[in-house]
Amino acid sequence: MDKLLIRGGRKLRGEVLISGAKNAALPELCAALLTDRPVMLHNVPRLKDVATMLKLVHNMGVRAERDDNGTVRIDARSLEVPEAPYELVKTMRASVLALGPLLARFGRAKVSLPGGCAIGSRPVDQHIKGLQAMGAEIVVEHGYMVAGIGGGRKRLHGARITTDMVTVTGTENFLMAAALAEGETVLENAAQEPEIADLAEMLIAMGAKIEGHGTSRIRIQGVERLDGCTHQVVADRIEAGTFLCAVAAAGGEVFLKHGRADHLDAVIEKLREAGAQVEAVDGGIRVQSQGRLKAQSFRTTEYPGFPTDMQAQFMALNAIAEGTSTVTETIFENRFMHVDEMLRLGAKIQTDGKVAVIEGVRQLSGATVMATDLRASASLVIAGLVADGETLVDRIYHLDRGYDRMEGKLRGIGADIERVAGPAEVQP
Ligand SMILES: CC(=O)N[C@H]1[C@@H](OP(=O)(O)OP(=O)(O)OC[C@H]2O[C@@H](n3ccc(=O)[nH]c3=O)[C@H](O)[C@@H]2O)O[C@H](CO)[C@@H](O)[C@@H]1O
Ligand SMILES: C=C(OP(=O)(O)O)C(=O)O
Repeated sequence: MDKLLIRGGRKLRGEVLISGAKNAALPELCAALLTDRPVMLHNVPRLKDVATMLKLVHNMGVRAERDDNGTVRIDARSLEVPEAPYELVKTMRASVLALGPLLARFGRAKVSLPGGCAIGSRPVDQHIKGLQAMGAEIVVEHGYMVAGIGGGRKRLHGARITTDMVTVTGTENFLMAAALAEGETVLENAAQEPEIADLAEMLIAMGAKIEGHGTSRIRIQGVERLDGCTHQVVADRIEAGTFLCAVAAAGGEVFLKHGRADHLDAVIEKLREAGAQVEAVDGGIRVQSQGRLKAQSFRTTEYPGFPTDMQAQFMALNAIAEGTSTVTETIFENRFMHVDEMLRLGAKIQTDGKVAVIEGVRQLSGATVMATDLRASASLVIAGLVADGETLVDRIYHLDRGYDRMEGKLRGIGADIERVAGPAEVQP
């Protein structure tokens, strides 16, 4: 099993290229299932989750090829089996995004319930409720959502859908299903994440009629068929935010090429308050940091608030900053798994339910730590970059799910980090 070996204490300098967003590329690969025409997606990141999604669509009989420049060509004309089996779905939450498109185009779908994930229980009740409002009949049996369309109809119909909470993949499933449904769908309480707007832009390029994406009310007029399209996946704001935190913590000056500052307002504001200099410049984001930063308290909320996907990385920064901070996680009930590992590095953190109190220490000390989920892995890498001596981050398959060649990018800006295979040990 691969691990990352980091020798801390290096400043970061230079330029790093921000890849396409995982959380946009995954729904967009599913959106390609809505049409029998070819779809070209550019700027698709090289990630394990993308590979899993490509396997999932291959398994349905879809032709999908990617080239070395990050372009994926998908042709779902040959889709024969509108099913997503457990073996593939269990490793990736986003496979639930196959449900809406398959149901809308074929009138039937069988998608495994996504497996439990380390960050919380993550039910899909809202997805099911919303699609039922559009005329779907869905039963859950033997671990699968088995879906069809009721009343002898061939197409889903429009509906007004108000979810109990804001759900990102729920909104995406409804958007894709509504694009091919009969009549108008109105999504109230819709998620406003930039990845939703990016998906909507792709659907519009395919001929969908959508208004209000990027706001909490989205209106969709269903059309009978969608065409192919060419679309560029939006830059990954969470990858950019992770590098911002890494530079802020380690010190130095880095240009994040293609980073979108306008998608990271809440994170950038906190970084500035902490004392880092962050500015939006032509074609990216420039970040500069020196000296010890000031700890910042924050709560995670839906976009445009502070993203839960940046909570762990910012906590690594708080762990070595001056002062005591409070971090409140409001989205997932079990997203402090990195805390115990940070304690092994010498951090002082106490948790009580959704709240973590972090007392900044001057120096972390390298140790062997274990990644428990995607962003927890990233936070441990940041902690390793600033820790004294060597840090070995184990179980980085979590990291590979959602970061495009992270250690290569970090090495490119001066970090001392390498991937080691097998049972490597930290040198005493
Ligand atoms: C592939 C993808 O885009 N993943 C992102 C997406 O996950 P995902 O779309 O799974 O997260 P949601 O926005 O749906 O979850 C928000 C909250 O609603 C709850 N909920 C959601 C749906 C449902 O049917 N029932 C229910 O109770 C969840 O358990 C969670 O507490 O948004 C999360 C919140 O920004 C991010 O952390 C993930 O990176
Ligand atoms: C939680 C995340 O992803 P997923 O929803 O794919 O598990 C994430 O990207 O931080």
